Amino acid sequence: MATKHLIQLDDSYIEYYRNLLSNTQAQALYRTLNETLDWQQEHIQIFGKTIASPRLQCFYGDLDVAYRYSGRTFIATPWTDTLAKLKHLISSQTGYPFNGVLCNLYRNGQDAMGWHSDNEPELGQNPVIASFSLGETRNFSLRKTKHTKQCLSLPLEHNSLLLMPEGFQSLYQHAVSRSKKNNDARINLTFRMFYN
Ligand SMILES: O=C(O)CCC(=O)C(=O)O
Ligand SMILES: [Fe+2]
Repeated sequence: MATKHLIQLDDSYIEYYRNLLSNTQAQALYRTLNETLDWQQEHIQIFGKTIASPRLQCFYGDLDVAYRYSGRTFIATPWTDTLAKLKHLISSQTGYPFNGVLCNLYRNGQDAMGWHSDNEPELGQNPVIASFSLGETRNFSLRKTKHTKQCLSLPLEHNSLLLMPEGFQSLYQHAVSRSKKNNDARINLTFRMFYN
């Protein structure tokens, strides 16, 4: 059974659920997602240069769901059975609907995600994002928007779910920084609602 923890922040909060699935289910799911999702190496433009994104990615969702970021448009691949089931579970656990999921594979401790808010227009005024993690534990860092000082670092464990509520994206930025440890791979799935 999942255990829910409320993490209070200055002017928002996050919900953190541990053990969303049984150990056996989580192990099997990690293997299935690792082996069957269509992991891609994307490239991003930074200061006019094209560089390989420091992780693998793919995007699944309802028909016609599209996501524009880093100057590119990604069209959702139809849900796999496994992802559709997980989406239903996460919707019933959190009480929110989702129509797409952005999947990230951090191959090792060198893979990362820089500071950002998930505030693209197609996510609507007040996005609610549910972020499910499998595999290696990595630290999820938080800071207030327009500040440089980190205010929280939360280890996101295997088989955990983090919910970023309404209002959170405009007040806070988040990141998964590089780790000095020789980390194993980690899969993170961010379930979102798109208004295309
Ligand atoms: O990997 C994570 O925990 C965060 C992923 C994330 O922030 C994103 O996909 O926007
Ligand atoms: Fe994010």
